[in-house]
Amino acid sequence: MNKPLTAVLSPAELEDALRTIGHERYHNRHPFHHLLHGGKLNFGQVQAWALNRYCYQAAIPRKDAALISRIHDRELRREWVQRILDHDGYGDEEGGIERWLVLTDGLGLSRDYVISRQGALPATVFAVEAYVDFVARHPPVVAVASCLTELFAPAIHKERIVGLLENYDFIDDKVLAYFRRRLSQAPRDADFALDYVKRHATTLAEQQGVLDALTFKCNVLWAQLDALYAAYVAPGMIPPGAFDPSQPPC
Ligand SMILES: O=C(O)c1cc(C(=O)O)c2c(n1)C(=O)C(=O)c1cc(C(=O)O)[nH]c1-2
Repeated sequence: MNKPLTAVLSPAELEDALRTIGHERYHNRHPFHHLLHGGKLNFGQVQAWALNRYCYQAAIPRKDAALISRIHDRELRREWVQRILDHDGYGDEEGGIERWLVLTDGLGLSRDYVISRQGALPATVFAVEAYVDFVARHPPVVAVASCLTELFAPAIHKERIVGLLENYDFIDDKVLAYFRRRLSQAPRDADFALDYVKRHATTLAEQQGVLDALTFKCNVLWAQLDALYAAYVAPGMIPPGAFDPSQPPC
Protein backbone atom coordinates (compact mmCIF):
# COMPACT_ATOMS: atom_id res chain seq x y z
CA MET A 1 0.00 0.00 0.00
CA ASN A 2 1.05 3.65 0.06
CA LYS A 3 3.34 5.40 2.53
CA PRO A 4 1.26 6.91 5.36
CA LEU A 5 0.40 10.57 4.82
CA THR A 6 1.79 12.88 7.48
CA ALA A 7 -0.22 16.01 6.63
CA VAL A 8 -3.51 16.83 4.95
CA LEU A 9 -3.03 17.55 1.23
CA SER A 10 -4.60 20.40 -0.73
CA PRO A 11 -7.05 19.25 -3.45
CA ALA A 12 -4.36 19.87 -6.09
CA GLU A 13 -1.78 17.87 -4.14
CA LEU A 14 -4.26 15.05 -3.70
CA GLU A 15 -4.86 14.98 -7.46
CA ASP A 16 -1.09 14.90 -8.06
CA ALA A 17 -0.69 12.00 -5.64
CA LEU A 18 -3.51 10.09 -7.37
CA ARG A 19 -1.99 10.71 -10.81
CA THR A 20 1.40 9.51 -9.58
CA ILE A 21 -0.14 6.23 -8.43
CA GLY A 22 -1.79 5.77 -11.83
CA HIS A 23 1.40 6.63 -13.64
CA GLU A 24 3.34 4.03 -11.67
CA ARG A 25 0.78 1.25 -11.37
CA TYR A 26 -1.87 1.41 -14.11
CA HIS A 27 -2.17 -1.74 -16.20
CA ASN A 28 -1.05 -0.01 -19.41
CA ARG A 29 2.42 -0.96 -18.14
CA HIS A 30 1.65 -4.66 -17.90
CA PRO A 31 3.58 -6.95 -20.31
CA PHE A 32 0.36 -8.73 -21.29
CA HIS A 33 -1.05 -5.46 -22.63
CA HIS A 34 2.16 -4.80 -24.54
CA LEU A 35 1.78 -8.18 -26.22
CA LEU A 36 -1.94 -7.64 -26.89
CA HIS A 37 -1.60 -4.17 -28.38
CA GLY A 38 1.59 -4.99 -30.24
CA GLY A 39 0.02 -7.86 -32.17
CA LYS A 40 2.13 -10.49 -30.42
CA LEU A 41 -0.71 -12.75 -29.26
CA ASN A 42 -2.35 -15.51 -31.25
CA PHE A 43 -6.09 -15.95 -31.75
CA GLY A 44 -6.54 -18.23 -28.72
CA GLN A 45 -4.71 -15.81 -26.43
CA VAL A 46 -6.89 -12.91 -27.59
CA GLN A 47 -9.96 -15.11 -27.02
CA ALA A 48 -8.75 -15.83 -23.48
CA TRP A 49 -8.29 -12.11 -22.79
CA ALA A 50 -11.78 -11.19 -24.05
CA LEU A 51 -13.41 -14.09 -22.21
CA ASN A 52 -11.78 -13.19 -18.89
CA ARG A 53 -12.30 -9.48 -19.32
CA TYR A 54 -16.04 -10.19 -19.69
CA CYS A 55 -16.03 -10.97 -15.95
CA TYR A 56 -14.79 -7.46 -15.24
CA GLN A 57 -17.45 -5.94 -17.50
CA ALA A 58 -20.17 -7.96 -15.83
CA ALA A 59 -18.99 -6.95 -12.35
CA ILE A 60 -18.92 -3.19 -13.01
CA PRO A 61 -22.68 -2.54 -12.78
CA ARG A 62 -22.85 -4.79 -9.71
CA LYS A 63 -20.14 -2.75 -7.96
CA ASP A 64 -21.91 0.46 -8.98
CA ALA A 65 -25.14 -0.90 -7.51
CA ALA A 66 -23.23 -1.76 -4.32
CA LEU A 67 -21.88 1.78 -4.21
CA ILE A 68 -25.32 3.29 -4.72
CA SER A 69 -26.64 1.25 -1.81
CA ARG A 70 -24.17 3.12 0.46
CA ILE A 71 -24.97 6.63 -0.77
CA HIS A 72 -27.34 8.85 1.19
CA ASP A 73 -26.85 11.85 -1.10
CA ARG A 74 -29.65 11.77 -3.69
CA GLU A 75 -27.75 13.97 -6.15
CA LEU A 76 -24.81 11.57 -6.13
CA ARG A 77 -27.12 8.57 -6.67
CA ARG A 78 -28.75 10.35 -9.63
CA GLU A 79 -25.33 10.83 -11.17
CA TRP A 80 -24.01 7.38 -10.39
CA VAL A 81 -26.98 5.42 -11.72
CA GLN A 82 -26.00 6.45 -15.27
CA ARG A 83 -23.03 4.09 -14.98
CA ILE A 84 -25.27 1.09 -14.46
CA LEU A 85 -27.35 2.11 -17.47
CA ASP A 86 -24.21 2.60 -19.57
CA HIS A 87 -23.21 -1.01 -18.96
CA ASP A 88 -26.57 -2.78 -18.76
CA GLY A 89 -28.31 -0.61 -21.36
CA TYR A 90 -31.85 0.76 -21.25
CA GLY A 91 -34.62 1.10 -23.84
CA ASP A 92 -33.03 0.94 -27.29
CA GLU A 93 -29.54 1.59 -25.91
CA GLU A 94 -27.84 -1.81 -25.93
CA GLY A 95 -25.22 -0.99 -23.28
CA GLY A 96 -21.56 -1.87 -22.78
CA ILE A 97 -22.00 -5.50 -21.78
CA GLU A 98 -23.83 -6.19 -25.04
CA ARG A 99 -21.06 -4.39 -26.94
CA TRP A 100 -18.51 -6.58 -25.15
CA LEU A 101 -20.44 -9.67 -26.24
CA VAL A 102 -20.24 -8.43 -29.84
CA LEU A 103 -16.46 -8.64 -29.38
CA THR A 104 -16.57 -12.16 -27.94
CA ASP A 105 -19.04 -13.19 -30.72
CA GLY A 106 -16.53 -11.87 -33.25
CA LEU A 107 -13.86 -14.03 -31.63
CA GLY A 108 -15.99 -17.12 -32.08
CA LEU A 109 -16.91 -17.66 -28.43
CA SER A 110 -20.43 -18.79 -27.60
CA ARG A 111 -22.39 -16.27 -25.57
CA ASP A 112 -23.65 -18.86 -23.13
CA TYR A 113 -20.09 -19.96 -22.42
CA VAL A 114 -18.83 -16.39 -21.95
CA ILE A 115 -21.75 -15.34 -19.75
CA SER A 116 -21.50 -18.51 -17.64
CA ARG A 117 -17.91 -17.48 -16.67
CA GLN A 118 -17.16 -21.21 -16.52
CA GLY A 119 -13.96 -20.80 -18.50
CA ALA A 120 -12.71 -17.78 -16.54
CA LEU A 121 -9.46 -18.05 -14.62
CA PRO A 122 -9.89 -18.39 -10.85
CA ALA A 123 -7.75 -15.28 -10.29
CA THR A 124 -9.96 -13.24 -12.63
CA VAL A 125 -13.03 -14.11 -10.60
CA PHE A 126 -11.24 -13.42 -7.30
CA ALA A 127 -9.98 -10.04 -8.53
CA VAL A 128 -13.26 -8.74 -9.88
CA GLU A 129 -15.23 -9.96 -6.86
CA ALA A 130 -12.68 -8.25 -4.60
CA TYR A 131 -13.54 -5.00 -6.38
CA VAL A 132 -17.30 -5.46 -5.78
CA ASP A 133 -16.58 -6.35 -2.16
CA PHE A 134 -14.24 -3.38 -1.64
CA VAL A 135 -16.86 -0.92 -2.83
CA ALA A 136 -19.54 -2.55 -0.68
CA ARG A 137 -17.42 -2.26 2.47
CA HIS A 138 -15.85 1.19 2.26
CA PRO A 139 -17.25 4.67 2.85
CA PRO A 140 -18.60 6.36 -0.30
CA VAL A 141 -15.66 8.72 -0.87
CA VAL A 142 -13.20 5.81 -0.74
CA ALA A 143 -15.47 3.63 -2.90
CA VAL A 144 -15.79 6.45 -5.45
CA ALA A 145 -11.99 6.82 -5.54
CA SER A 146 -11.60 3.19 -6.54
CA CYS A 147 -12.98 4.00 -10.01
CA LEU A 148 -10.27 6.61 -10.59
CA THR A 149 -8.24 4.18 -12.68
CA GLU A 150 -10.63 5.45 -15.35
CA LEU A 151 -8.58 8.66 -15.45
CA PHE A 152 -6.01 6.61 -17.31
CA ALA A 153 -8.36 4.45 -19.39
CA PRO A 154 -8.89 6.66 -22.49
CA ALA A 155 -5.20 6.48 -23.40
CA ILE A 156 -5.17 2.68 -23.18
CA HIS A 157 -8.47 2.42 -25.09
CA LYS A 158 -7.03 4.51 -27.94
CA GLU A 159 -3.86 2.42 -27.97
CA ARG A 160 -5.96 -0.76 -28.00
CA ILE A 161 -8.22 0.30 -30.88
CA VAL A 162 -5.24 1.18 -33.05
CA GLY A 163 -3.16 -1.82 -31.99
CA LEU A 164 -5.85 -4.45 -32.41
CA LEU A 165 -7.05 -3.10 -35.77
CA GLU A 166 -3.55 -2.84 -37.15
CA ASN A 167 -2.22 -6.15 -35.91
CA TYR A 168 -4.95 -8.78 -36.04
CA ASP A 169 -6.82 -9.78 -39.19
CA PHE A 170 -9.58 -11.32 -37.04
CA ILE A 171 -10.46 -7.93 -35.49
CA ASP A 172 -12.54 -5.32 -37.31
CA ASP A 173 -14.00 -1.99 -36.36
CA LYS A 174 -17.43 -3.45 -35.56
CA VAL A 175 -16.16 -5.57 -32.66
CA LEU A 176 -14.31 -2.60 -31.16
CA ALA A 177 -17.48 -0.52 -30.66
CA TYR A 178 -17.17 -1.08 -26.91
CA PHE A 179 -13.91 0.85 -26.70
CA ARG A 180 -15.04 3.63 -29.02
CA ARG A 181 -18.02 4.32 -26.78
CA ARG A 182 -15.86 4.32 -23.65
CA LEU A 183 -13.72 7.11 -25.15
CA SER A 184 -16.46 9.59 -24.26
CA GLN A 185 -17.96 7.80 -21.23
CA ALA A 186 -14.73 7.25 -19.26
CA PRO A 187 -13.56 10.91 -19.17
CA ARG A 188 -17.03 12.03 -18.07
CA ASP A 189 -17.06 9.44 -15.26
CA ALA A 190 -13.46 10.02 -14.21
CA ASP A 191 -13.76 13.82 -14.14
CA PHE A 192 -16.88 13.61 -11.99
CA ALA A 193 -15.27 11.14 -9.57
CA LEU A 194 -12.04 13.13 -9.32
CA ASP A 195 -13.93 16.32 -8.54
CA TYR A 196 -16.04 14.49 -5.95
CA VAL A 197 -12.98 12.99 -4.26
CA LYS A 198 -11.11 16.31 -4.20
CA ARG A 199 -14.08 18.03 -2.54
CA HIS A 200 -14.98 15.28 -0.07
CA ALA A 201 -11.69 13.69 1.00
CA THR A 202 -10.60 16.42 3.36
CA THR A 203 -9.22 14.60 6.42
CA LEU A 204 -5.94 12.72 6.62
CA ALA A 205 -7.79 9.42 7.04
CA GLU A 206 -10.05 10.08 4.05
CA GLN A 207 -7.15 11.09 1.84
CA GLN A 208 -5.16 8.02 2.87
CA GLY A 209 -8.26 5.96 2.12
CA VAL A 210 -8.68 7.33 -1.41
CA LEU A 211 -4.99 6.89 -2.26
CA ASP A 212 -5.08 3.31 -0.99
CA ALA A 213 -8.31 2.71 -2.92
CA LEU A 214 -6.65 3.67 -6.18
CA THR A 215 -3.66 1.45 -5.42
CA PHE A 216 -6.00 -1.41 -4.57
CA LYS A 217 -7.86 -0.92 -7.84
CA CYS A 218 -4.63 -0.85 -9.88
CA ASN A 219 -3.84 -4.18 -8.21
CA VAL A 220 -7.26 -5.58 -9.20
CA LEU A 221 -6.47 -4.78 -12.83
CA TRP A 222 -2.84 -5.92 -12.64
CA ALA A 223 -3.69 -9.25 -11.02
CA GLN A 224 -6.05 -10.11 -13.87
CA LEU A 225 -3.27 -9.64 -16.40
CA ASP A 226 -0.76 -11.58 -14.29
CA ALA A 227 -3.20 -14.48 -14.33
CA LEU A 228 -3.69 -14.26 -18.10
CA TYR A 229 0.05 -14.12 -18.64
CA ALA A 230 0.75 -17.14 -16.44
CA ALA A 231 -2.00 -19.22 -18.02
CA TYR A 232 -1.70 -18.30 -21.69
CA VAL A 233 1.79 -16.86 -22.29
CA ALA A 234 4.34 -18.31 -19.87
CA PRO A 235 4.66 -20.78 -18.34
CA GLY A 236 1.29 -21.66 -19.90
CA MET A 237 -0.21 -23.05 -16.73
CA ILE A 238 -3.93 -23.22 -17.51
CA PRO A 239 -5.88 -24.01 -14.33
CA PRO A 240 -8.26 -27.00 -14.38
CA GLY A 241 -11.55 -26.10 -16.03
CA ALA A 242 -10.34 -22.78 -17.44
CA PHE A 243 -10.64 -21.94 -21.13
CA ASP A 244 -8.10 -23.87 -23.16
CA PRO A 245 -7.62 -22.54 -26.70
CA SER A 246 -6.35 -25.93 -27.85
CA GLN A 247 -9.61 -27.55 -26.78
CA PRO A 248 -12.23 -24.85 -27.43
CA PRO A 249 -15.54 -25.58 -25.70
CA CYS A 250 -17.56 -24.23 -28.61
O1 LIG B 1 -9.88 -1.36 -20.92
C1 LIG B 1 -9.42 -0.92 -19.87
O2 LIG B 1 -8.21 -0.89 -19.63
C2 LIG B 1 -10.38 -0.42 -18.85
C3 LIG B 1 -9.95 -0.08 -17.59
C4 LIG B 1 -10.90 0.34 -16.65
C5 LIG B 1 -10.35 0.77 -15.36
O3 LIG B 1 -9.34 1.51 -15.37
O4 LIG B 1 -10.85 0.35 -14.33
C6 LIG B 1 -12.27 0.37 -16.97
C7 LIG B 1 -12.59 0.05 -18.30
N1 LIG B 1 -11.67 -0.34 -19.20
C8 LIG B 1 -13.95 0.10 -18.76
O5 LIG B 1 -14.20 -0.15 -19.93
C9 LIG B 1 -14.98 0.43 -17.85
O6 LIG B 1 -16.15 0.46 -18.23
C10 LIG B 1 -14.64 0.72 -16.52
C11 LIG B 1 -15.44 1.03 -15.42
C12 LIG B 1 -14.56 1.15 -14.36
C13 LIG B 1 -14.86 1.41 -12.95
O7 LIG B 1 -13.96 1.20 -12.14
O8 LIG B 1 -16.01 1.81 -12.64
N2 LIG B 1 -13.30 0.93 -14.79
C14 LIG B 1 -13.31 0.67 -16.10
